[in-house]
Amino acid sequence: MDRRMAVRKQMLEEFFKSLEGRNLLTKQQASEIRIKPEEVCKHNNYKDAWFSFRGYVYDVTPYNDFHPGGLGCFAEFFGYDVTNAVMVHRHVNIESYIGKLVIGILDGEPLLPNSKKLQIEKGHL
Ligand code: HEM
Repeated sequence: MDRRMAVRKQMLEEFFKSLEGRNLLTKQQASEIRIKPEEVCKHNNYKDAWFSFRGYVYDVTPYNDFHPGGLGCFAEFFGYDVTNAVMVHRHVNIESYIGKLVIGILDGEPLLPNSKKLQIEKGHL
């Protein structure tokens, strides 16, 4: 394993460790909690960051400091849907990173940030 991979693996382990003791939901429990896209939008900052992804809602706040791509693009999606945006890293199984952070099911059409909408629709992200 090269150094870059080793650092990423370590970061992921630290992230999972940081979740220990937290009150997390299973996907099945989360499936019973419906959250409107407009509600997701309200959680759009570093200290309170939600994403929707493939019909589920995630509170990714604990993952913020562990995203290997940094906050840049990641933070632009706070409060919005990342289903298409995460195509930027096809080899990454997103669910295996943020799966534990699921908090509900998306009750409505996924929303995109205006700044990214056109790019994503055109497949440029
Ligand atoms: C939804 C949760 C997300 C997860 C779990 C996630 C996970 C990851 C992982 C594991 C990497 C490292 C890839 C590698 O090892 O090669 C990465 C890199 C990166 N991510 Fe994300 N990501 C997420 C969302 C996003 C979003 C919304 C964007 C913005 C479009 C983004 C942009 C990037 C960029 C620019 C990189 C650096 C390029 C790279 O190394 O592939 N990520 N992300």
